[in-house]
Amino acid sequence: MTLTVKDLSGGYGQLTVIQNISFTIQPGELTAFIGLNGSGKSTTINHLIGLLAPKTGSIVLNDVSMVMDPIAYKKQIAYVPEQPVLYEELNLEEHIQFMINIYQLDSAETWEEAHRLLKIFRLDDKLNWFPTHFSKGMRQKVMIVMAFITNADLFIIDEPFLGLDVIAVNDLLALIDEKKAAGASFLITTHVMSTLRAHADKFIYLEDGQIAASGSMEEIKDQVPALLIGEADV
Ligand SMILES: Nc1ncnc2c1ncn2[C@@H]1O[C@H](COP(=O)(O)OP(=O)(O)OP(=O)(O)O)[C@@H](O)[C@H]1O
Repeated sequence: MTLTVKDLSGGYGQLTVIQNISFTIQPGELTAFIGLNGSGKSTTINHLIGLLAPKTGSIVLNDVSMVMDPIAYKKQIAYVPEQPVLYEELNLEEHIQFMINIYQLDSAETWEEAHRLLKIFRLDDKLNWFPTHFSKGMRQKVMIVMAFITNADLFIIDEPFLGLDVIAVNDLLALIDEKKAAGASFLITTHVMSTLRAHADKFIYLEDGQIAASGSMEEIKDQVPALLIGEADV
């Protein structure tokens, strides 16, 4: 899969927040999306997942865009937002089934994978639990499992590490590496670069809605504040 973002400008209503954003993500590549609060990371993601329409420019994933075929485009993407979004009236089992339905996944195969992932995150005995009983970290893990059972080509994860215990962070990194090896791509935003750094192939540094630096760590490290790339401890 290849994601190609070309000259993307966008924002909310009349307000333009991001400008002239261009980048590509190749199959099996993990791109870390970094920048200070308010630099435009979530706004860019909102465009990538089709929540906002570009003011100018284009977003194409595997030769498909939102404009050409919104359903086909969205089925290629799994998104884990920073704040878990769960349905209070559905239990854990029904959340998994919901994903199987909307992504039109093979039920037996996907349930097998769901059980494996739920076990990793110690949720396998909680299939009849409702979101109200979950802790913040558990909610985050449910969102991760729901994304990782899909066969999406591109995984977009907003700040995955906050709220997860250290074992869960390690397990998530292992799952990311597994998906990467199978050819999936990742765009991950984080303020905890020390955790992600070793797993990232490429970095995009946003400043005031524009890409101020992009490339390998070697290529960007002189252009990005040291604290942002885990070069120095806070
Ligand atoms: N719904 C919205 N309506 C109007 N402006 C918004 C909205 N959401 C964000 N913004 C503005 O867009 C700019 C970029 O915000 P964005 O959330 O994309 O930043 P971010 O890089 O994701 O920040 P953070 O690291 O804090 O998550 C900010 O100036 C913000 O005030």
